[in-house]
Amino acid sequence: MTRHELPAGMVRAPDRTGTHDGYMPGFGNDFETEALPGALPQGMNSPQKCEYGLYGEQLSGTAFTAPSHQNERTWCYRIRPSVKHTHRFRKIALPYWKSAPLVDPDIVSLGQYRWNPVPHSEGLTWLTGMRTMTTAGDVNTQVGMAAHIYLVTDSMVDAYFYSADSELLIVPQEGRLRFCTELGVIDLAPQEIAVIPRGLVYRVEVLDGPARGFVCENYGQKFQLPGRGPIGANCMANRRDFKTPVAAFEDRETPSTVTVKWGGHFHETHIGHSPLDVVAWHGNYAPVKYDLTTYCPVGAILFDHPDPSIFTVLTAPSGVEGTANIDFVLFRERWLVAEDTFRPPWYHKNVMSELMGNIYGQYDAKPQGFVPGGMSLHNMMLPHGPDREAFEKASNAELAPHKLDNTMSFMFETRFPQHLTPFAATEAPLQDDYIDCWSDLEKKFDGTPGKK
Ligand SMILES: O=C(O)Cc1cc(O)ccc1O
Ligand SMILES: [Fe+2]
Repeated sequence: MTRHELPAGMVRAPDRTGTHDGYMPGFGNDFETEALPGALPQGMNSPQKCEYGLYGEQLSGTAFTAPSHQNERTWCYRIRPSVKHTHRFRKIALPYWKSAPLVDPDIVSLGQYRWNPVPHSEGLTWLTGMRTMTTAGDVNTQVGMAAHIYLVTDSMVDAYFYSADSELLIVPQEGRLRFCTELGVIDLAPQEIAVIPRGLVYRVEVLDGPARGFVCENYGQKFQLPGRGPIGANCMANRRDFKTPVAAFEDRETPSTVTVKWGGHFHETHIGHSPLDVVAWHGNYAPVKYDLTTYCPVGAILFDHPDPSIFTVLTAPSGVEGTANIDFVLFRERWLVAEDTFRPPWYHKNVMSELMGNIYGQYDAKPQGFVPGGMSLHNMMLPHGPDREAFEKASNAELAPHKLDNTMSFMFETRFPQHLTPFAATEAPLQDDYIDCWSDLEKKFDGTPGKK
C-alpha cells in the first residue's frame, strides 16, 4: 500500500527503530509516544511546568473509579488545553445523522430488509455524508447503537469533530480515508477497520475517493476483544494486529470549526487554530485500526455449523453477561470441511438483531442480491436463513473440502431491536423483492419415512 505524505505542517513522532511505520502494535496497551523529544514527562503526569510550555490534560474514557482492568485514560501534553478548542456552541442540523431513540410510527421495522449500495453524491464530508440506517437503544442512557453508511467525497478543511455520544467502529468498503486525530493519524482502506473513541477530536480527509463504508456507532460500553474460552490464547483477532498511531500534531492558526455530537444533537463552535495539538501522550484510551485479513477464523472441523459468535472480532458488553450491546462479527475467506452437514447458515430466529454489510464478494447464504456495499437487516426474532438457491445447492453439494473464497461480510449484532430511519425506509435503495428469495422454498415433506 502506498504511504501517503502527512498533511503539511504536521509533526509526527520519529521512527527511531525503523519499525513503527506510524503505528504501535497492541490492543488496549498502555502506550507512550512523543512527536518532540522530551515532551512526555517521565515518572509523573502533572509536573509543575511541562516541557516546551505544553499543557497537561487527561482524557478519561471510563469513570475515574472503573475497575483497574477496565480503566482507560490518556494523558495528553498539548499546545493549548482542550478548553481552548471549544467556544460558545450553537446547534446545527445534520439531518441524515440520527440517534436513538427514533421510532417513527409510520415505519415498519418488523421485516427482513435488504438494500443495494447507497449511490455516491458530490460534495459530502464525513459529517454531511453520514446516512443513518438504523438506531437501537437510547443515546442518553448510553445503551444501544446506530448503523450508518458513509459517503465521502470531500475532506474536512479546518473543520473538526468529536462524538461525546459514542465510539465509532468504521468499516470501509470503497475508497481510502485519513483520520487526523488528536492522538495521531490513521489511514484506513477497505479490509481494515478503525475504532475512534468517544470524545476524541479529529478531521477526516479523503485519500482516494469517493469513499463509502459502514459505521457502527456504539453508545454503550467500549468494544473489547471477546474471551476465547477453550480456544485458548491464539486465533480469532490477535492483540498485536491492532495498531494505534504515534503522536502527531500541528501548530496551525486558522479559523476553524469544531462540531460536537452530544445527546443526539450536533453543536458547532468557532476557534482560531487547529485542535490537533497534542505533542506527546501516554495511556490506554486511543484510536486503533485493525487489518481484517489478519483475523484467524476457527470453525467446525468435523460436522455441523457453529453459532456465528465464533467469528466475533470485537464485542461491546451490555452489562448482561454474554449478551452484547454489540458484537462485530466477520465472515471472511475460510475452508468448509464439515461432513454430512448443511454448511451455510441454518434457518433461524434470533433474540439479537442482525445488521449485515458486504465488503466484497459473495455471502454463502445469499449468492445473489447481497452485493458489496449493500446491507441487510434481520431484526429481533425475525426468521431468516439461506435463500432457495443457497439451500438447494448446499443440500445437494458434494461435501469435499471447499474454500469459501473472495468473501468478506460482517454483522453488527445487538441485543436491541433496530429501528429503520426514514432514510432507510424511503430514500435508500431498498430491495422491495428481498423476501421473495424464500418464496420458492418447496415443501418436500410427504410423510414418507427415509426420504431425505
Ligand atoms: O443470518 C446470517 O446470515 C448471519 C449468520 C451466520 C451464521 O453462520 C449463523 C447464524 C447467523 O445469524
Ligand atoms: Fe442470522
